[in-house]
Amino acid sequence: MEPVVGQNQPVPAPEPAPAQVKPIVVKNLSLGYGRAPILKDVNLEVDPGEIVVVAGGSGCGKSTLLKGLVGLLPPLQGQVWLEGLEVSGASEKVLSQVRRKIGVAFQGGALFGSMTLAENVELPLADTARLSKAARQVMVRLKLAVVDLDGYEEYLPSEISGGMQKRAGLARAMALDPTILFFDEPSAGLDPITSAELDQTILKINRALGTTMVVVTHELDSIYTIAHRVIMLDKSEKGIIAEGPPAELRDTSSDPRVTNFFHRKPRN
Ligand SMILES: Nc1ncnc2c1ncn2[C@@H]1O[C@H](COP(=O)(O)OP(=O)(O)OP(=O)(O)O)[C@@H](O)[C@H]1O
Repeated sequence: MEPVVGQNQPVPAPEPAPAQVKPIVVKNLSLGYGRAPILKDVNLEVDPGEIVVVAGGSGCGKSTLLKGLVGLLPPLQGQVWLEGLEVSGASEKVLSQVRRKIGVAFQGGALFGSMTLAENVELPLADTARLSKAARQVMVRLKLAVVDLDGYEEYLPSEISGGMQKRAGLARAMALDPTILFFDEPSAGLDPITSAELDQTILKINRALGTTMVVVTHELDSIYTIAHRVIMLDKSEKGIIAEGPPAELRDTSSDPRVTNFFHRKPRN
């Protein structure tokens, strides 16, 4: 039976209206490897379907931020939510729930060399989804087709080019149909044309599936092609010094650290 609220008992406050859940919310996040933070007090919100590029000079903490966002590096302070689930300080159970919603494409593709592309892409499915082998094979073929690797299911990573390896890594990151994809320097080591092709694959996925994306890169061509918004980190500030669409930052920023980056000017 429902408890009766007596006259002298306080009436419970109404629940606040649920705020629209943003795919990524970061509040006052500090990250580091010892006690000294590499990044301090970072705040960030990413909209559904937005492509945010994390840029900045070498060593400013781009990869560190990515590790903090995906729960690989626990925060010194602050909080991270992905699709409404708090990652920071989360239990293994919550983390595995979160991991089913996100995909991470690491530098180098991180494929297992002794497995075919199909086996590589199937790995995350075998771990978490209770699907028949036939259903898994269909999903693997679809994911490889999205990144234009249909017909390469039985190839080993060593038998395909570096650009194809990156795309296979992307197919694996997409295995569980993530709503958020994280990329760490996707075009590192690729020639400009292959890098431009990978940018087009990233855009195709974003437009077709509405996937929210966070991409760490300092490649200007990629930034202009794929970024809806750039957040620029700076090593001495240990945080974000500017954010906005790339052309806007290039043309209107009054901060020389920002304009030098976009105009490829040396520091001195
Ligand atoms: N595992 C680690 N242990 C200790 N320090 C680390 C570790 N990883 C990175 N760092 C330090 O954290 C700082 C930021 O590194 P990070 O790799 O995040 O920078 P980045 O902006 O991604 O650089 P780059 O563009 O050169 O890849 C650097 O000073 C780096 O030496």
